[in-house]
Formats: sequence, structure tokens, C-alpha cells
Amino acid sequence: MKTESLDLILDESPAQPTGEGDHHAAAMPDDGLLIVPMRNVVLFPGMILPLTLGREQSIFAAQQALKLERPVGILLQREPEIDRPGPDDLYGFGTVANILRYLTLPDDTHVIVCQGVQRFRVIEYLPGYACPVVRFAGIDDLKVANNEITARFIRLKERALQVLQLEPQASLEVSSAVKGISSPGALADLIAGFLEIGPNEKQAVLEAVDLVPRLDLVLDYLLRRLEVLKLSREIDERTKASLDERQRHFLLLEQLKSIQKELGEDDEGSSAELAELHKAIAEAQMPEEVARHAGKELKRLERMPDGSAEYSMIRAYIDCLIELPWKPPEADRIDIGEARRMLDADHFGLEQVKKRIIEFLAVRKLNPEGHGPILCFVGPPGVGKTSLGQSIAKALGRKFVRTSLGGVHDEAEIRGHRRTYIGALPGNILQVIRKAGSRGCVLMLDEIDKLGSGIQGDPSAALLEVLDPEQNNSFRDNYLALPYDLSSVLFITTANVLDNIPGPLADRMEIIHLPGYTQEEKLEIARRYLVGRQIAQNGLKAGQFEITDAALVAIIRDYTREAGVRSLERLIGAVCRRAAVNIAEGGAAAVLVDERDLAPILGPSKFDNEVALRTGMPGVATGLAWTPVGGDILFIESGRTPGDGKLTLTGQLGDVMKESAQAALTLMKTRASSLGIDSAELEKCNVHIHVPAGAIPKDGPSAGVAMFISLASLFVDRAVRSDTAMTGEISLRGLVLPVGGIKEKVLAAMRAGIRRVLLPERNRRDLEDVPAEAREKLEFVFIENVDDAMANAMETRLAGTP
Ligand SMILES: Nc1ncnc2c1ncn2[C@@H]1O[C@H](COP(=O)(O)OP(=O)(O)OP(=O)(O)O)[C@@H](O)[C@H]1O
Repeated sequence: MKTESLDLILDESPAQPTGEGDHHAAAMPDDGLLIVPMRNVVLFPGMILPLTLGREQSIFAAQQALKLERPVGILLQREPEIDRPGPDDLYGFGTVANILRYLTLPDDTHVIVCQGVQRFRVIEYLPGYACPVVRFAGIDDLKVANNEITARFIRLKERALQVLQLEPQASLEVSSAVKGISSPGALADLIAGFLEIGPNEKQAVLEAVDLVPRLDLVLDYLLRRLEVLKLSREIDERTKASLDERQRHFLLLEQLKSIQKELGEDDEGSSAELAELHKAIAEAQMPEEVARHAGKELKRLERMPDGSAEYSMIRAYIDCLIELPWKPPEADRIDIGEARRMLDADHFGLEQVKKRIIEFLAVRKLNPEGHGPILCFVGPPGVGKTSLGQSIAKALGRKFVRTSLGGVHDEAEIRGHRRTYIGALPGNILQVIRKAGSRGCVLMLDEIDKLGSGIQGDPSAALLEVLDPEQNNSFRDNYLALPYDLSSVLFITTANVLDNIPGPLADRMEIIHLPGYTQEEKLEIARRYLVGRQIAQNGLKAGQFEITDAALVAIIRDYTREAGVRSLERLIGAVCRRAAVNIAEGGAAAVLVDERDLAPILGPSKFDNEVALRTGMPGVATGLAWTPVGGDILFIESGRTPGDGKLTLTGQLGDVMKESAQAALTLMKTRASSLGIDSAELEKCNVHIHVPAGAIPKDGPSAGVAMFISLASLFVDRAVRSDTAMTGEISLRGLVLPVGGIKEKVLAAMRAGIRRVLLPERNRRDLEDVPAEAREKLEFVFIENVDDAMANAMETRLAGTP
């Protein structure tokens, strides 16, 4: 919007010569009007405007008008670009204006200050003049006042005042002029003059001679302008509101800082803390990318108020970056002789395992950069998997850390949560490495066979990346969000059950089996390691406590049934504690524990010689089972009741075991005559097979032989030998098929006091893995079919068998 008085309106481009020589104005008729054409200015009656003249024609017209003391006619050009507009190039409606002043500025610019007097319409152009001269008809507003006009007048005034309030550059004079005006036509002209609208729109107002259309037109322009102004005001306010919010935040932060200062948590403290972090980052020997990232986070931290939640999140992250070991680990110093001595000193037996570990260390010594295999110790609990891992770490001079994967079913437990989550942490792997404080540590991943898989991603996939030497030099933890080099970590895994290890993981590892110990081995382990350790742990001194071999054997035989030595160690600990109480009470200077003393300390024996108790009657056979904790014996009991040949199976048997029982029954029926059983009698009874303990689920085909023998024993009415246990799958044709877990089963048989074991012929070669002690103590009978089994299992030989 313009105000009418301030600007010089530059209308014209530089003057053009007319080329018509000396001009004369003498023949100018009385009703002739000299025209000053305007490129884009419309002058309304009543309005005073300075107009700059550039074209010679215009200067001539103005000067002639002054000379003749005449007004000029201001006409708008249709096209502003035209330099010498003819009649057709000018609108036919304009304003008669008096020239109030004529100025020639020092730079030779000609300016006339004009006041609009009245509208005029061009009647005709008069030829022969150096500038356009017209005959014209002046038009004044009619002095009519009707309701239509008055209503529009009032409304226009209101709206105009409203616009002027919003208009940023509106001057007070314009407002007071609007307020003071009483003529509707003059008001419309005034408003059209100051409104920011184009020259053609203004021309339209000028041409609206009748008041009603003129008032409507101006009102329309005014309302449009009002809309625009309101909108821009709204935008302004919105921007201002957001600025205010930021200002408020800033102010609050400042206040918080001053409160912290009052409370003593001032900047000095925090800047000392920040300086410490700077130093710690510099000293952490981070790779360049990590150091840059840490620096950036530190900068963010500096800008945070101390107490905010985000501050503590960033702080925890920076701490994590600082505490993670980044510097390259020292080279391993491997002394094979020393390593062998260490392994022997810490572990009894386990010759094969130790041999393999020594080979592993030797290869590492010769090729430290090579990607050796990942060892996986598989065996029941308490057989020394963890302590072997510790010995390897000791031999390499590395730190030993472990983490359990049992029950991990969320990928994030391995790989961490993104920092966007509240309370996010790095995954297990980085947490233990942080604890170890060195990238060159031995990291034992326990219970890899208990890895779950849930809806939250597959942890075994993340683990694959951890263990894969091709990928693990840039392992990405979600929390860290930076690559971390795991390639110098020595991973060892442990599992109880080989079959439960996810296939792709098992493929990448070298499996080392630890089947469990014999009674003799346990005795040796107890004597050499466990007793000494428990004496020390319970505050006793050498010479204050002694336990006889007989007592140790009794603990092994009557109080524990395990493949490892964990319970054994715990019970030795219990015996030591009782001795400690005795000595502390002053009752004795030293304590010697014999077999007889065990019952008062440990209670009555937990495992009697069940085999003798439970067998010895027709219908019961002793089977051998493999379990994750190292093999066990189980009893197969058969009974008969009058009926019609139905088979009942109880004892939580799995499907495969049920089928195996059915096969045993069918096989017995087909062999009834050769076994001397009356087939008709078989049809007249129901058979029930039960496998205690009833609450423990059991499955697998390997109890087939024992089931057949149990049934046969029932129907031929002869007891099975109580010193004999058996394992093997049967086919319907009576063949005995090989089974797995022979080593564990044989050890379990020995633990249970069995003397003879019937094994499938095709398992003969597995006997090589069985500890020598078991091979010496037990008698092994290899059977090819159920007839062999019958011949060797029964108390007394059947008539007709060899
Ligand atoms: N051959 C052995 N010689 C000496 N001590 C042994 C031997 N085997 C096991 N031990 C001892 O038995 C205890 C249990 O062993 P460890 O914790 O290594 O078992 P594990 O196989 O790792 O069991 P889990 O699978 O439950 O973790 C330890 O104190 C260990 O020193």
C-alpha cells in the first residue's frame, strides 16, 4: 500500500525527442485539454500526487499547461511499454488535474505535483499538436444520497478503518481522512488511491461513474485485502508463538542452571566432569571413527542440562564407549609345556580332551593370526567344561569371562537394544567384554544348546555373526551402533546336548565330548581336588580334616547319582562344614570322617541298590537310557490281567517309545511258540507296560530290547538277571538295531552297580570310547537279535536255547 504524499512516482523512461521542431500552443482551443500519459499511475479526483515526467511530450504538455494556466488531463496507458502512445493506446477516461508545482531537480528530472480535480471522458483527439490534446467532457459525482449508497458508504468506511489497523505502513493521516470524509464517491476514490491494487483495477474504479457500482467495486477490493492481511497476521502470530516457546525453554534452562549453581551442582563441577570425559576418550585408544563419534556425543552432552533424562542417557553411552576395550590385545605367550602342566594340575583324567586342547594351543602358537576352530565342550553338568575353559585362558595368559545363553530368546540380548529405547543396554557379548577389559579375552558362551527362538528375532543368527571369523571383525551391536572388532576374542562354547545346538552353529564349531566320570575317576577327583578345595573354602587348615576313601566312595555311590562331580563337591563341603563346627566348638582339634559318620551328617543314603530291589521277579527288565545329564538306568515293568488282548502303556512315554512297546508285544506274539508261550492264553489277557518314574517323560526307541525281555519274562514266568542291563532297538523281525549314547549308558550302568550289559552287535565299535575302568569292570554281551537277548538275559536258560 502507498500513502499518497510520500513517494515521487517515477512514471517515465528517459525523454524521447518528438522530432517535430519548435512546437506552438497558440491555436489551442478553449475546451482543449493537454494530455500527460501515465505508464502505471492513476490519479483520482481530490488526490495530490508528485509525478515524474521523462518523455519530452509529457514535459512539453506540462510546460504548455503552465504557460496557458490550464489544467492537464492524466490518462493511463493500456500498455505501459509504449513510448509514444496514440489515441488507441490510452484509456478514454482520466482525471483533470491542476499542476500545483513544477520542479526541475539538479539531475534534470522534471517533476509536477498534481491535484486531481474531476473525472473526464475523451470526446475526440485534436490533431496537429506536439502532444496529445483532447476535447473532453468533465464528470462530477452526483450529489444523491439514498439508502443503498449510505449503507455501502458506512460499510466501506468500517472495512477501510479495519484494513488501516492491520496495514503495517498505514499513516495516521489516511485514517483521519477516511474518518472525516462525508462524500461516498470521494471515499471510494480515496480508498482506491491508497489500496495496493494494480493500475488496471484503479482505472476500473475511475471509470465507475455511478456510485453504487463504484462503492461495490472498492468494497470488493477492500475485502480481498482484508483477507490477505488477516492471513499474514495469523502467520505472524504462529511464528511468534513458536519463537516464544523456544525463548521460554531457553529461559527455563537458564533458571535451571542458576538453581543448580545455588545447590552446588554448578558448572565448575560439570565442566570438571566433562574434562575428565575428554581425557578418558583421548586415552581409550579408540579407532578414529569411534573417537569422532564419542567427541560428537560429548558435545551434545555439554549442551544438555545436567539433570535431564537425555543427559544421563548420553552419559551412559559415553561411559560405555570409554569402558569398552579398544586397544589391540597383546600377543599370546603360549608355552605348550606349561599349558600341559596347568591342564594336568587342574584336571584329573580327560586325557583325550586335554590332548585336543594342547593341539589347539600349539596351532595357535604357530599361527596366531589364523582362524582356529571354535571349541564346543558338550557334556553333562559338573564334568569340568567351565574349568577347562579357565585353564585354557590361564595357559594363554588371557582374562576369562562367561555368559550364559540359556533361555535367551531375543536377538537383542545378544546384540543389544537401540539407544532410542529407554533403559537400552549393549548386548551380552559387549557387556562381558567390557567386564573383561580386554578384547583378547577367553569368552565362554554357556548353554548354547538352550538358546531359544522367539518372535523378537532369532538369537542364533546374531550368534552366528559373533562366531564367524569372516564377519566378527565388524560386529554391530544395536546400542553401540558402531562396528566392534571381536576377531581377537577367543570363543569357547558349552552345551549339555549336542542335538539341541542349532545346526548352522554346530557346523562352525569343533565338538569335544565330556561324557562323565566313573566311580574311580570321581574318587580320584575328590581326593586330589575337591577335598582340598572344600577344606580351604570352609576355613579349615591342612591337618584339621581328613576323609577316608571309603567315605568318599559311599558319598559317590549312595548320595549322588550324577555324571559330573558337582553334587559330590557340595556334599564334601557339607561334611567339611560339620567338621568346622566341631572344631570351632572346641570339641576336637582334628576330624577324621569315615563311612560310618556320613549318615548323621548327610542323612540316610539316597540311592540304594535299586537294581537288586526292583528286579528279581518275572516281568521286570533293566533298560539303559541316555539323558542330558549323562545316562541313567530305567526299569521296564510288565503285568497282565484277564481280558481280551489290550495293551496299556503308562509312565509318560513318548510316541516313539509307545510304538516300540507295541512292536515288542507283536514280536512276542509272533514268537510265542518258540518261546513256549500258549498263544491262546495271550489273547485272553490284557497287558500293561509301566516305566517308572512315572512323572518323568521318556522317549526313544532304545528300550525296545528291554521291553521285549520284560514281556517275555512275564509270559515265560522267569526273572531277568538282576546284574544285567540292556539297550537296543528292535525290528518286527526280531533284529536288534544299534543305538546312540553308549558311553553315557555304560557309565550309568556302572554307577547303578550293574555287572553285565547287553549291547547291539553293531555298537561294538563304540566300546572304544568307554573309559578303560568301565571296560574292565563290566561284562559286555553283544546281541544280534532278540533270541540272543533271551539267551543272555534270563536267570536260567530256556529249554532249547544254546
Ligand atoms: N576332571 C576334573 N578334575 C578336577 N576337577 C574337576 C574335573 N571335572 C570337574 N571338576 C570340578 O568340578 C566342578 C564343576 O566343574 P565345572 O563347573 O567346570 O562343570 P561344567 O561342566 O562347566 O558344568 P555346567 O555345565 O553345569 O556349567 C569344578 O569345581 C571343577 O573344578
